[in-house]
Amino acid sequence: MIEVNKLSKHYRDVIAVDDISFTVVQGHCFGLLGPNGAGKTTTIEIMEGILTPTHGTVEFAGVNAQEVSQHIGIQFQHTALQDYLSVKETLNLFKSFYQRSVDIETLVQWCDLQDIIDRDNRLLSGGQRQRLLLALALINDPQIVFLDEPTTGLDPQSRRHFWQLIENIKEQHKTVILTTHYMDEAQQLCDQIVIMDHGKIIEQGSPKALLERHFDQVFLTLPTQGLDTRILSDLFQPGQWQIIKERVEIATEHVEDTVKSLIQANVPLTGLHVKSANLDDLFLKLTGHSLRG
Ligand SMILES: Nc1ncnc2c1ncn2[C@@H]1O[C@H](COP(=O)(O)OP(=O)(O)OP(=O)(O)O)[C@@H](O)[C@H]1O
Repeated sequence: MIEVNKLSKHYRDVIAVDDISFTVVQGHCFGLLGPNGAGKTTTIEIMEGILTPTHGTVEFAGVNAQEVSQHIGIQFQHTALQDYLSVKETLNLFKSFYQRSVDIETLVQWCDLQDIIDRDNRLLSGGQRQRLLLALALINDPQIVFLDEPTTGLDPQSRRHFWQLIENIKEQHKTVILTTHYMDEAQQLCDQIVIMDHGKIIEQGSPKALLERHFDQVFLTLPTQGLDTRILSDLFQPGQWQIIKERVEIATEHVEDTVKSLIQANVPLTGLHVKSANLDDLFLKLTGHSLRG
């Protein structure tokens, strides 16, 4: 559906995006991931036609360049909403800007706005505001919806609620392009991801394929409290274990053997968890630093 080819964006002495190429498949949820400053917003703004690239091209299959804006909807990180208007009045205002639009009732259903439809924009919580901004991005019934960090700053419950709405949008066979620095969000929603760091792509593929490609191991984790870490140094290779937030994490391909050696060394196993690698672990492995660090 969208072909991004050898894209770069240079500012005076900063290379924000550095020769990246990828394809977005129609109907997929595509995730652009990376830490602050990785180049995600610059890439997405070039795709949206807001910024001009220094080099490279973005092509939308079956759509000529002049008509692209009619086929896309954008939820920006920051959008000013008109004071003293209700949610319904805001939807009607934005609807009047377009020749083609979705029924307000349909938008209310997609974005779960029933409870707040008569509320003044100024009284919306963070999660409610994001739901309204999503509805505004969908108002022209676009084939492609761009969401730039839509859940940043939301509480966990509102984030999960928003994920459900993105699933609703996918059910309408729309293509969703999402930037996020929440790996769990990408893992939950995205069919395909591109991981960026310092303007370059460091990995791309489906979350499942990437994890299978990079990890044969699972992780055993234990509370550090009451644990003598010298025992771990004796039992395991230096890169095989690390301490993260008051828990020791041991990477292993052989869970039973590792548990046996911990028992033999009298390591207390209260609070032992076994977890599979996730996209956070992948990011750490690829870059040597944590995404949120
Ligand atoms: N107008 C500009 N002039 C100069 N440098 C810029 C400009 N816009 C972005 N940059 C720089 O380009 C790099 C990429 O920025 P970008 O906003 O695309 O990253 P990001 O991955 O979206 O980060 P965030 O998660 O913080 O939004 C950063 O180093 C940023 O400081």
